[in-house]
Amino acid sequence: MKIAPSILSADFINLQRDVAALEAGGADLLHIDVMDGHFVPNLAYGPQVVAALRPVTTLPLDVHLMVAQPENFIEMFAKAGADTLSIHYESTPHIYHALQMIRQLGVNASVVINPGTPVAALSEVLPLVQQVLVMTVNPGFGGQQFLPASIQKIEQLVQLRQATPTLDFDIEVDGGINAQTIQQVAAAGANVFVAGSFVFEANSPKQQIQTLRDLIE
Ligand SMILES: O=C(CO)[C@@H](O)[C@H](O)COP(=O)(O)O
Ligand SMILES: [Fe+2]
Repeated sequence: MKIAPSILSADFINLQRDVAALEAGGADLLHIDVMDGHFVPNLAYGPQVVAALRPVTTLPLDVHLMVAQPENFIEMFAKAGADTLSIHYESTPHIYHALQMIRQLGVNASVVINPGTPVAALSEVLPLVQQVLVMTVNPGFGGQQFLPASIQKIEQLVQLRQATPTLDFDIEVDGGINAQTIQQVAAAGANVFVAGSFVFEANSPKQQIQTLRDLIE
């Protein structure tokens, strides 16, 4: 069970302070949302931010690329220090090749599906990935409401993994994860939990992370 706070809800002017608070507060991963204004209607974080964060934290960097044609950016983010690169199934006609590129760079490969994409779409790429990220909101913004239809997708992924011994991936959820929703996704089989607004909405990220952890452990 890993809690991955998203710095999309951090105080951008005090990013290093907030990242230090997450690390001291027991975060397992640091989730970094990258948005290009094309694949999603918002802009956030370039590779320079990932490179700047790399030396100031020991947390693994879980980079979520919400960009069209991610193959153009994979090497850049790998070199910047990403430990995991998540790319959207919907973002390229060459998802298989893009995931191969990530693996060849020695980075954990993660494939993401939007709320409108079925798990069945991933059948050919599951053997390539260390993680599947199920979007539990439409990508682009923090602070949205959890979409309950995602629960069935997590269950389907668990079934597929159980039925195929060669498959070995974590199941991450992202969007609307808070004290009301985390137990449902954990019960369905998710084991990596991204949380942005919930972690930063109170004064103590540590307390918020602990609240989430207590609910799933
Ligand atoms: O990828 C995204 C949004 O597209 C996220 O990682 C958000 O940052 C999650 O924010 P909350 O829903 O937890 O506020
Ligand atoms: Fe994200």
